[in-house]
Amino acid sequence: MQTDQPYTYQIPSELAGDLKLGMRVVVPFGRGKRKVQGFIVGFSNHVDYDGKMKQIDSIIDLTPVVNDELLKLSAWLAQTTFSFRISCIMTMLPSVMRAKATKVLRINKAPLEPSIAALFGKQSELEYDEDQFNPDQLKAIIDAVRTGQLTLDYVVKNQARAKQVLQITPAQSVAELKAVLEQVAANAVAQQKLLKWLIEHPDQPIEQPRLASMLQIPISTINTAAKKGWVNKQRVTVLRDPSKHSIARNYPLALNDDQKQAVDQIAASIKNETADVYLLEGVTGSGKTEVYLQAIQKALVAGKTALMLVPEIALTPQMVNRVKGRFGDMVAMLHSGLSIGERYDEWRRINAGDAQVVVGARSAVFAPLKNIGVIIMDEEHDSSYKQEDTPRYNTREVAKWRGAYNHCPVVLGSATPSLESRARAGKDVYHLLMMPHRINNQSLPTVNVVDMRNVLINDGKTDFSEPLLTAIQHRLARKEQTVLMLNRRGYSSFLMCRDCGFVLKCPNCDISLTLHLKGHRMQCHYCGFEQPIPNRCPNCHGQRLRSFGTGTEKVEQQLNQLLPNASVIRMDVDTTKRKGAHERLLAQFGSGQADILLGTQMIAKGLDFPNVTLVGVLNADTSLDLPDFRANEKTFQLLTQVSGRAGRAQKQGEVYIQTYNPDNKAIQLAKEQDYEAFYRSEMRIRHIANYPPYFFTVRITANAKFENQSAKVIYEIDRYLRQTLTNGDIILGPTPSAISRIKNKYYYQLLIKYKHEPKLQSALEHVLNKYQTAIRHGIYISIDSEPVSFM
Ligand SMILES: Nc1ncnc2c1ncn2[C@@H]1O[C@H](COP(=O)(O)OP(=O)(O)OP(=O)(O)O)[C@@H](O)[C@H]1O
Ligand SMILES: [Zn+2]
Ligand SMILES: [Zn+2]
Repeated sequence: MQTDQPYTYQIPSELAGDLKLGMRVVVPFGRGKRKVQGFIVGFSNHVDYDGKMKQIDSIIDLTPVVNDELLKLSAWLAQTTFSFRISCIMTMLPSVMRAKATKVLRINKAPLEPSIAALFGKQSELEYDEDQFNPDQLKAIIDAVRTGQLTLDYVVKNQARAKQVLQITPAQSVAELKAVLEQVAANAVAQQKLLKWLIEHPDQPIEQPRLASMLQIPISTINTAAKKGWVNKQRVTVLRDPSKHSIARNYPLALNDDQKQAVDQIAASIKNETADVYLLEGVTGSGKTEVYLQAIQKALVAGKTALMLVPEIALTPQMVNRVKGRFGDMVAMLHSGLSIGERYDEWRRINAGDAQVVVGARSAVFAPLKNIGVIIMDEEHDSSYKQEDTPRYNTREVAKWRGAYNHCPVVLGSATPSLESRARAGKDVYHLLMMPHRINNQSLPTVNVVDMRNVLINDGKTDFSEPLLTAIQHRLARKEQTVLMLNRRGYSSFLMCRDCGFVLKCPNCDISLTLHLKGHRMQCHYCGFEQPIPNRCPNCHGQRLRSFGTGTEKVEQQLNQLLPNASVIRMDVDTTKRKGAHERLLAQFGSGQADILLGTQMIAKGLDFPNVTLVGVLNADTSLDLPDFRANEKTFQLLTQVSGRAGRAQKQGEVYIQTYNPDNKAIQLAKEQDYEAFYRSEMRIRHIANYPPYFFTVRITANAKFENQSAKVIYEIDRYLRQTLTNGDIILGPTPSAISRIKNKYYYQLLIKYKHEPKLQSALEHVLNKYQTAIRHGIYISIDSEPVSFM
């Protein structure tokens, strides 16, 4: 059984005075010889424990890895997200420090104390293993780290600054190679390909993986060639792609009146050190980013640091460039696009105080910045700010906690704030800052809703309505650019047998497989399961299998047929898997190398391309159909955000939204791009239906290998809660989750809606503790406070 409480250990006399809060140590735990990792979370001069106290074994980090603020934050986080404190602390650390990593001691400043110098001998580095030194040596090492003579670093695999590759060069002359070619067996196609290439490129060294993929030959062919003496292999060092570091410098812009108002108010809070929360509600293209940058500037001038959060940062390289271009080397970045090594490097810079501005996605909210002057959260409504795994925290709440701790303002910015935030601003809990106009008073784009029920879509052959297609053709003629969004990747959403109605489903999940033309695969988007596209129906063996629904791959194909002269960049999970692909595709589009950017919702936010004058949404209904009380809100946000990509500079923008629900309120109001009207309308619905922000919500999910297990547990919990909680609370469910089976686990859930519930915390803690034991039987319970996704 897992436990969630601090344990008391005796400090060995040799280590007295060397242990600090936030250091990790190795301690014996339970009976037997088991050793576990622990964090030092407090000191005490006495204990109430009668038995024989165990001693701390050894120190993992020689300096604290979590500071005082983050330790306190972890306690709050554990309580509010119903998770173990240790997993909260772990979440705050870079991933390299979470696993058991190799560590090295490096000599920083000589001379060393003789006893340590002896350990190093002639080397400048020494592997550090907790168990390897005696207490005296350990003490000496800790002292040397404290005085800066030694440093302790985590070794990241593949972290080598310089990348090494195998390079292939011909080992024989062209004439010799030609002779060899004559003699190889006629069926040795790969060898022939290789030899021909070598003959045609006698002076061109090439990296082995590139050669293999270019010629489509296996590496084994190259190995054979090396053995036979046709080629030489050589390890050479190449520099990492430096392109990402050529960021142009930019300078503060003269603010317009709305921007100035906003910056002035935030600046006052920075100066007065008040933990105010601002909601910056500015329409798309109103210049929110400039407000953020100048607010950060104010914090830096006051001698403080700044934290700027953006949704999944890899998605907004433009934003990163703006911040790095403004503040240069003061900026550290933390996001999923970085390798583990790069992340660790950035974390260290922040921890050491060498970076004053941190830009990052969700987990950057735990950046070990000290003395924060302002916290910014761009696109505060974005659902990527909610962590969907334990600890299930909401970045916004963590940001507010840190704002309060650091006595600094938090700025939540969006064109389409979450209803929760807007409602708080309405009650003056947050300060509302409005920027209702675009920069230079450019008007918002004109939005046209295309009713797809009436449109004869080219005999149903394509997904483009006549008006949208014509609009794209006009852009092509005028050399302007188009952004097209379809929130579905792959070729088509499912494959169905026309004879028996069979739909091909994932064997592990309760969801249909998506057809991907590339690689000719059927793919599960939940567990990654793949199989070839079948020729016959697995059920009736009929041959009339047809695919339904449209994904980005199919639209790309349609565009190539409809507009053969247009160049299209497709951006979705499948085309952006490789590191840096995202940035590269956007840079290509930005520099005008393509007419059309086609993508999933990853293209909806933050992009600022002046030549984009048309936005098309191919199917606005995908997010309306979700089993989620926020379906309207999400649809409105997505449509407004993507519409906002059009007409951001001199030229007027235009938008076409194709839908089968033209009368839906969210779509109608997205047409007007009227957030305030949407807010009022949606709040009425939430009020009637008792949903947030009028009620708080907690979701409890049970999953298990067998359906009856998860059902049984969730009903037990349901019964307990109904007995324990107050009458005013509403419990919805239990029901199977929207996708009832994922990766061979069955999911059941219930939702608690409450206004004020003093017994909730203890009731949920009881649930957590009681059912945590069940882990052993393969049943898992999760508690999600204020859930944002209901799948
Ligand atoms: N004061 C200013 N003077 C001139 N140009 C400005 C000013 N402020 C911002 N801009 C420019 O206006 C454009 C839009 O600004 P920005 O991208 O910050 O908008 P935004 O409010 O973040 O929009 P979105 O929510 O759509 O991302 C940018 O190209 C920016 O450089
Ligand atoms: Zn069939
Ligand atoms: Zn699956």
